[in-house]
Amino acid sequence: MLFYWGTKPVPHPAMEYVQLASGQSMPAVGLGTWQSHAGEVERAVLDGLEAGYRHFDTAFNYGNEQDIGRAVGAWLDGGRGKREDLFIVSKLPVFANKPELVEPYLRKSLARLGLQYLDLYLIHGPFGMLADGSGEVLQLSEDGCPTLDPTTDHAAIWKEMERMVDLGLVRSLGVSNFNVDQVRRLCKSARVPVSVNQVELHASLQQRHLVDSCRQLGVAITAYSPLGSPGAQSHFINKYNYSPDNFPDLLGHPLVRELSLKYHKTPGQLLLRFLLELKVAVIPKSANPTRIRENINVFDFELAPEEVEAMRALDRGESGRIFNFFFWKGITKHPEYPFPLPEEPEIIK
Ligand SMILES: NC(=O)C1=CN([C@@H]2O[C@H](COP(=O)(O)OP(=O)(O)OC[C@H]3O[C@@H](n4cnc5c(N)ncnc54)[C@H](OP(=O)(O)O)[C@@H]3O)[C@@H](O)[C@H]2O)C=CC1
Ligand SMILES: O=C1CO[C@H](CO)[C@@H](O)[C@@H]1O
Repeated sequence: MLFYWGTKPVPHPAMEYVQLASGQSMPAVGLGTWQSHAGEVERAVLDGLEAGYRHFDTAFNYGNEQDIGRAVGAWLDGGRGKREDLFIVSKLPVFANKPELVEPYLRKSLARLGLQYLDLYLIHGPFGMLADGSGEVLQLSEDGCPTLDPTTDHAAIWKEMERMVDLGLVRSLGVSNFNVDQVRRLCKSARVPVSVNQVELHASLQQRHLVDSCRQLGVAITAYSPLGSPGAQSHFINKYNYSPDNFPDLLGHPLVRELSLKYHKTPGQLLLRFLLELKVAVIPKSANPTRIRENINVFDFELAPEEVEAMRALDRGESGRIFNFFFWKGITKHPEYPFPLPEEPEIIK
């Protein structure tokens, strides 16, 4: 059995850890950085390090690796800790989902972060698309359609990711936004194990089948958008015209509020603790110093089994999903689009 859940005395005194199939330990609470912009993310990472975070999640397409690298570099140079104390995650962008692009994009991420190696490198999404001429962003038509690359071959990309491990450029490998079939298929051909599947997971989208199946395969789950991503909600509503009616208000949910009052915790802490009880890692994003500290101080209380059950009832299944990627028009036509399609696909107004 590859999966364990335990405690270690450093760095946050009560941090919980996930044992990965690779043999590495991943801190169960990490700092998310999507929408943490230049000018704020450097401070956020430093605040996170001071608060006891050692796990940081970024991606090529968040555009902030350089700023994160500056913060980490300053912390290391200042003698505050050692590289091996950190767990740094980045992701191969969906527009580089081709074997020959793995090494160049990994090297770009490393150069931006100023690191010799990553702790975990994820295939950001199971579907491949084309980049624009700059190679920095997705190629989009005027009406927002990406150019899909239907030839995406996970096993071939993975082989190249394994070579990156052999080269010492990354310690553990994983995927993101993969469904059970895709994870299972990849596990069959993988020489270096699939350590993590990073997926949208919060009280409104609990994905029990995915979590249980991945655990059986020895693949740990990292929950992204663990608070229900208020940031993504406003971004999708404003930029992509999503209907607000489809989004959960987890932080304002009466049960979340009731339980948080009972434990003298905030709704955010309650939502994170609920996910930790399910033995999944969480990577809440915050650029606010108070909330950064708040989100890691979730180890001094536990939910009773009946409270976990009550929280289970908040699961809205597929209708709780925020990241369906419909903002990339035509994405569902990609042969590796991972999610079940709703009967009425038109959830964008
Ligand atoms: N692999 C993938 O495809 C994806 C990965 N991710 C990763 O997961 C991370 C987390 O997901 P994300 O979508 O950002 O959503 P989260 O659920 O982490 O929500 C972040 C939002 O909640 C606010 N917030 C943070 N803490 C609290 C709190 N305690 N109480 C109230 N509000 C709070 C933040 O604002 P403020 O900063 O002002 O505190 C921000 O607006 C990302 O940052 C990214 O690293 C996310 C999406 C997709
Ligand atoms: O991590 C992510 C954050 O949101 C992006 C969309 O705007 C996605 O690229 C991605 O899945």
